[in-house]
Amino acid sequence: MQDKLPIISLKDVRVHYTVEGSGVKKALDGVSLALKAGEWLSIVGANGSGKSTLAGILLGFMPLSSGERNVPENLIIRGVLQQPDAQVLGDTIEEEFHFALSHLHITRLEKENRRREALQIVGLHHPPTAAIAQLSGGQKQLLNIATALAARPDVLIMDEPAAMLDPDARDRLEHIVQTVTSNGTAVIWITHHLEEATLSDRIMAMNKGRCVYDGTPMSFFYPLSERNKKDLLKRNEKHLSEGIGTRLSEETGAGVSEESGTRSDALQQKGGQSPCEQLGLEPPFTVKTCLILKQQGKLQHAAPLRPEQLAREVARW
Ligand SMILES: Nc1ncnc2c1ncn2[C@@H]1O[C@H](COP(=O)(O)OP(=O)(O)OP(=O)(O)O)[C@@H](O)[C@H]1O
Repeated sequence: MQDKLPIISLKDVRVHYTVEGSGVKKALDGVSLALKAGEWLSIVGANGSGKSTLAGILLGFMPLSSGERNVPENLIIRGVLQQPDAQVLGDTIEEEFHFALSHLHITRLEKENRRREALQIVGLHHPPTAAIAQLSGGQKQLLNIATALAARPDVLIMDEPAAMLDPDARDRLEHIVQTVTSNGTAVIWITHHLEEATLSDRIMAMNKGRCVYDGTPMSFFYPLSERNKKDLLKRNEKHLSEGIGTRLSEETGAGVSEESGTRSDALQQKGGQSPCEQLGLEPPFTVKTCLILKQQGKLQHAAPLRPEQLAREVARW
């Protein structure tokens, strides 16, 4: 497993469609991205902003109109799609794992062990012979996640993986992602529900096919104070010296694409609004609550992202 250097990168990628009657549709319009081992990247944005297209490009099943996709030949990339049924090939759980692991050069016993382990990790307690048609939408999604995990991927790309999961299963998935990223798997998690992005290392926000923000969750959800900005820029310089990440803008602390030479943070920190607010996206409940408290002059130096962090800040205050 390579460390620190990007394991997968995109350079100025464009995906354009010619739509009869309305000209060219730019699903992706010059997107650059570098992902390193063990990184957890959330991709967020409104409907139609290009998130799924980006996932399709990273997974390698969509053609590029222009730009570069750089992926080492032996990298194992797995995807979990938005609609679980679109991904299922087998009739039974056993068969599904058979298809998912068939190309790996591992013994039958190893495949069985991986199947058992993956089902246990996602909390699916059905026998291998269980018919997939009998599973609920959420269970099918867990099965897709399990088959992806069983391949021990270097990169795991999930498009709205929690859409059909109940809160317990979603928490479990967050915990699974924390574990696999700490073991070196890079995870890309695409979501509309920004609560799900609060644990990630980095958020990339899409708008009309372009990356308009690339930076930390904290600076995505909260307007940056001068002090936060300095800390962010210092950390970013360290990342750049290690060959990872994107150069951050001096003004905003959000990402600037070096490859294309253009600012990828079309968002300026105007009027004390966070990038999330400027994009018109719904911030997590914790962030909304804290912003209201800040308006009332409370919790001025806090920037909680998770409910437990907010509870701690409130208790301290
Ligand atoms: N095959 C296609 N032909 C024409 N336009 C397309 C095609 N596929 C995607 N698009 C357009 O490209 C844009 C980006 O689509 P994409 O599905 O990547 O967005 P998204 O952010 O994933 O949206 P959602 O959150 O609704 O899933 C949209 O405007 C979509 O209509």
